[in-house]
Amino acid sequence: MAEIAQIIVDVPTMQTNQPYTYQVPEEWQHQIQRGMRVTVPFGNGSRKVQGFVVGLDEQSNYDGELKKIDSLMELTPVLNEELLDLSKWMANETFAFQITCMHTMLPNLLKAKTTKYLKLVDEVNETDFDELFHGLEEIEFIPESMPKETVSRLLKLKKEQKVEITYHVQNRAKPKTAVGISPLMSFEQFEEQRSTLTAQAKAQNKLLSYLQSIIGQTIKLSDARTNSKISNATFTIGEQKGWLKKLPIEVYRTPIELQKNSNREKELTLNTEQADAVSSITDAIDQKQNKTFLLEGVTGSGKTEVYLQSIQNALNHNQTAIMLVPEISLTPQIVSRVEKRFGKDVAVMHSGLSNGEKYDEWRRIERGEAHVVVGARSAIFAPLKNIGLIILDEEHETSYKQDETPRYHAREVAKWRAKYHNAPLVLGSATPSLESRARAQKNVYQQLMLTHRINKRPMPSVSVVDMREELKHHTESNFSTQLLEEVQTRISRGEQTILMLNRRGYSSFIMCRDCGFVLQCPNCDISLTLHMDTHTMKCHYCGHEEPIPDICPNCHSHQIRYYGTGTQKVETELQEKIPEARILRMDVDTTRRKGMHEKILRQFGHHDADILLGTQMIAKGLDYPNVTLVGVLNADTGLGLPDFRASEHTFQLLTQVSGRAGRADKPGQVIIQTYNPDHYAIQLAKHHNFEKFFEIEMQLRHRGNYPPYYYTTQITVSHPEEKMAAKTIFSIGKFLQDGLGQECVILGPTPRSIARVNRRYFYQIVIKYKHSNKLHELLTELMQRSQKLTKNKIQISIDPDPQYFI
Ligand SMILES: Nc1ncnc2c1ncn2[C@@H]1O[C@H](COP(=O)(O)OP(=O)(O)OP(=O)(O)O)[C@@H](O)[C@H]1O
Ligand SMILES: [Zn+2]
Ligand SMILES: [Zn+2]
Repeated sequence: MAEIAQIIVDVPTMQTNQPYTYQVPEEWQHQIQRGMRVTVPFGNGSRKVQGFVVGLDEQSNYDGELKKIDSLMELTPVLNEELLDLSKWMANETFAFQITCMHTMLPNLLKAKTTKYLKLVDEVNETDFDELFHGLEEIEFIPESMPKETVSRLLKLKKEQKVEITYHVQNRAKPKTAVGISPLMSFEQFEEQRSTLTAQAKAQNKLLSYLQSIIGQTIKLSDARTNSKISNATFTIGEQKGWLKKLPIEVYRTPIELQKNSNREKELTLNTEQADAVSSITDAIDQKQNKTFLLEGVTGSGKTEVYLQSIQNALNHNQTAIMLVPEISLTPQIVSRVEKRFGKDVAVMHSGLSNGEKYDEWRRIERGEAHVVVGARSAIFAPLKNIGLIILDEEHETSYKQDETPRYHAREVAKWRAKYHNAPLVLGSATPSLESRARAQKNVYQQLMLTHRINKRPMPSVSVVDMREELKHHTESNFSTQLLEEVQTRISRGEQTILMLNRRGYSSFIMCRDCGFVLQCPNCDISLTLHMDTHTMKCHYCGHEEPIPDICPNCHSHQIRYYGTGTQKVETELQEKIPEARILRMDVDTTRRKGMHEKILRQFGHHDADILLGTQMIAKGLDYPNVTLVGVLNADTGLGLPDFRASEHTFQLLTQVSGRAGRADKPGQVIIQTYNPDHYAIQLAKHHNFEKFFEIEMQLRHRGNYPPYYYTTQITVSHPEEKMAAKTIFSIGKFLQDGLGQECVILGPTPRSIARVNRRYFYQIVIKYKHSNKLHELLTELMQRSQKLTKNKIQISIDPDPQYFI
């Protein structure tokens, strides 16, 4: 019984993490729950806003008149107790508002403008059927206009699981229906029908037996056909003879990956290292131990099998599991492996799904129909209960950090949830982040090692080609002589090659040869990038687009030329040099349409091409036995970036991409083209020596007082006028300096390296510290104050543990 509810309301520019107190209407006092979405009156007028119930009290300590909750948006909580607590923690950790965090956890469909329907899923008494449903199976649910007493009766039906709410985006995501069939006769009546058939009517005879076996059920026609091996035509005859009826049935919008793999795959026999890893993880599951493992396994060492068997062990305990993979659409192979192992028990969540599909998957998880969740970053919020294991594959990936508010890191959220459930967390990588590897060093994490490839296959041999030398011998080209020769050899042997163009810190632009003019974005301090597919120049920061000029806008010369290297240009050159090569290109341009990633990878898997040429997208997770050569066209474009993680990112990328070669019986070779052949990141990637890289990089970080020795937080201010942005960041700098004293090191303020983006100027401060409670307090205060400044067009962002510094 709750008379009073604490509610976090959603009021733009007036956010606060303090809940407001409201009166619960009498009719719902026994039924209201934490985590429900409501609408409440707010302010003086008749304005209604949304909110979440975060607390319930029996009695008011509050004198005076309280406003009443207006309506309940659903009949059940949308966030469970755990996720409510998590949202509070996350708001505090990431300097965000709790309401933003709660929204982040929900599928988009719940936030979009939708029409809600109430559907009967079980028998109800006649009074309810007539009065609430007006004799219909499904009615529109408009909670704001329903009497409170009616809603209370519906709450009761929902609790008894007799009604369901469904969401339809207006006129768009209608629930997907399929044709179903349902037998219309009793067992005896079907026998009677059989006696009327001639001996030749074998198919109809078969149909009768099949229908007898499904009496009382509705079966999807396509399933019925596969199961019974009876043709469509025969089902139609059955319909004409009155044996069965066809009717539409609702089906989940099953993501494409799931449909394809219905045959389950068996567990592999583990090697000793894998078995040791699985047994350590399983012990922790058995003992409900909240422990973090760092699974450090070289590329091709079989980390996935360790994950899968550990997940199986959690399922054996009737527990559930989450497995995160970076940007899942890029790694369809790993998703399909999980699905092949666990079938319908798997829910997939990633950005490639439509809102409807995402919602369906979310609902399957919430209802307890799926026990294993695979997904990208936001899948960490899956409403699973009783979690027994959480896994982060490629734990070093920066895409696990969200780069807009709330700026959470999935690894930290995973730690929180694993702790909540007393479950182990497994961080896996061939190239762990320095932060994680350093924690293993101090035994905060338990290190599990897979030191060699499956079946003791050798690591690929890596050669480094000095492109400065190359250029002395022939005209400018993206390909060294050695790389071209090796590609040709692969084609003649019927083997495949992966070529990567490192796009970080690199892009194609146009420059005038006469006056040096470079076409810039009118909104941002950055040059426009050439896109051949749309024949435009585009800004990668604000999206500005304009035609490719044929003459220099500055001096009107015709000597305007392309510089830099795009994947298209490389493809053209490669095709000229090796005319017989069958090339597949994978970059943002060729994968814009849904399903294209999967398609390209499938084609490559079928050996429809000799060469897969792509950007960073192709560096991770791919496991093709026929790939024996990997070429990196430009290893060092990322090294020059003004970011203390530049070497780490380069080392990780080179190791990951090299790891695609020689994963099966045939040995692999890697060719790295670079202008910095002696750089330690390149040399140690060549020798597959992560541990040595860790050692050297740690020394550098120590010397520079960088993570993992220090924590960092970045504060960015932007404004359309440079002066305002600068003034604000300086006053923030002073505010922090005064408050913090010697506790922290403050770097800056400085203009950001691309100072103007989207017509706004950016200034930043970086704070380095070891421990600081005071800093947290000051930043929370800054966050609260910052929303008042938005009126003056000032935007302030606070980014704890930023992944990039440019
Ligand atoms: N115990 C095993 N016996 C036989 N084959 C195995 C075993 N474990 C894994 N494999 C196979 O070895 C290959 C490499 O495994 P997997 O893709 O899991 O490596 P990985 O460690 O995740 O590598 P990467 O970090 O490069 O993605 C896969 O084809 C997998 O099916
Ligand atoms: Zn721009
Ligand atoms: Zn010019």
